[in-house]
Amino acid sequence: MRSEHLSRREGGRRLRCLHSEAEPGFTAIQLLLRDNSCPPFPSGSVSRVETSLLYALFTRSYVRDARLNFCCLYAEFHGGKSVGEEKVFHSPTAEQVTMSRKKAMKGKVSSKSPKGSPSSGRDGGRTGKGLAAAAAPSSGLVYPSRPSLSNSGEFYDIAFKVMLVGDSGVGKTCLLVRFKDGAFLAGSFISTVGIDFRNKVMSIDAVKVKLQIWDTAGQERFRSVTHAYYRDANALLLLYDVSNKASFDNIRAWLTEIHEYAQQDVVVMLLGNKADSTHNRVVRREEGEKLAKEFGVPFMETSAKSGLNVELAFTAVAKELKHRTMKEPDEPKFELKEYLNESSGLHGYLTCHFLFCADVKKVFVHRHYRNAAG
Ligand SMILES: Nc1nc2c(ncn2[C@@H]2O[C@H](COP(=O)(O)OP(=O)(O)OP(=O)(O)O)[C@@H](O)[C@H]2O)c(=O)[nH]1
Repeated sequence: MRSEHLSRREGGRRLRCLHSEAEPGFTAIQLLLRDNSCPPFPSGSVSRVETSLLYALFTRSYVRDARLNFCCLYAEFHGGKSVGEEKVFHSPTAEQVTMSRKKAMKGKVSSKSPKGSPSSGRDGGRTGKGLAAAAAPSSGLVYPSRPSLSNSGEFYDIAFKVMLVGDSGVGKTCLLVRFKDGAFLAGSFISTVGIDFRNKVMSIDAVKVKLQIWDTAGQERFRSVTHAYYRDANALLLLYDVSNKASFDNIRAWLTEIHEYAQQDVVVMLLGNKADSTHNRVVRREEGEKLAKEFGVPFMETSAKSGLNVELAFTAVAKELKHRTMKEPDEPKFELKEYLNESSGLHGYLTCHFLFCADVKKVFVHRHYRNAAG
């Protein structure tokens, strides 16, 4: 039997996490705010996955929104209940979880640290890479009959779910933050816990396309959590780090995993991130191109630090998804090549419009091209 009692003061709040394992499968966690407004979970009601996420939340100082994540976890696995002050939704969608968080951020728990919520990414000091939402995977595409309002207050016509995957430390969170906020998160590296998402509405050919971008934890121990989210993804951005050979070598395993868990027609793009790391580079661009060509996936080198190709990667994915979905019979075919030719700063080999074919267990490339600069 193992039992741990942790307590700490953080942001003026008293938090206590009680983690005990009397027997496999049994865990009780208690997370108390100073006003004791968040009641403990009933013993035995928390699964081991939930426990590991929540426990990681606590022990890694992701406490600012710990109570809310707690509620979200509870809502997902136990049908939705009101916990403490937080009203959580029945079987919450990803949107609802974010709304729930935003409400909480306005409340007393998070008002002291409005930028510190997991859903808003890390704060400037990188003290809270608390990406540990546990919303039920939402359906992939959203086809509103009229423009819908995203939780950021922007209208959109169509929505897609994009996932960032790859080894831990390759720069997934930084890439997302660069795209969403135009900033680079420098400083000490804090691994993502679990999974979270952020939305960005882009204007693609006068259509408002909302990308719901899910940032996954690269660490092996969270793999079972992230697998559940693959099946609804419309696109996957698979990252490796050009200064980390192992992350490149693991791409084959990632593609196998994607093949196993994702939809057959999922858009996959391979990104060699940290292209700015010229001195530490161990994976040449040509190697990335070759691997991408072998698997028939688009490839680019990116840098969350400099911003190289970050906007382009997401825009290309949004355009591909939008054209696949909304192409009119008389509308000219979307040519990724032309689009990219017009874009500057492109490095690498690109293919587009490919399918994972479950029948023959291989990738079909419908068309591809090599960038003139490559
Ligand atoms: N030089 C350079 N460093 C980067 C870049 N992108 C990320 N980093 C750094 O790499 C480290 C890891 O970045 P993260 O975005 O946290 O990595 P991650 O893939 O989200 O890692 P997990 O959450 O564990 O899956 C951080 O120290 C970043 O500052 C980049 O483009 N260039």
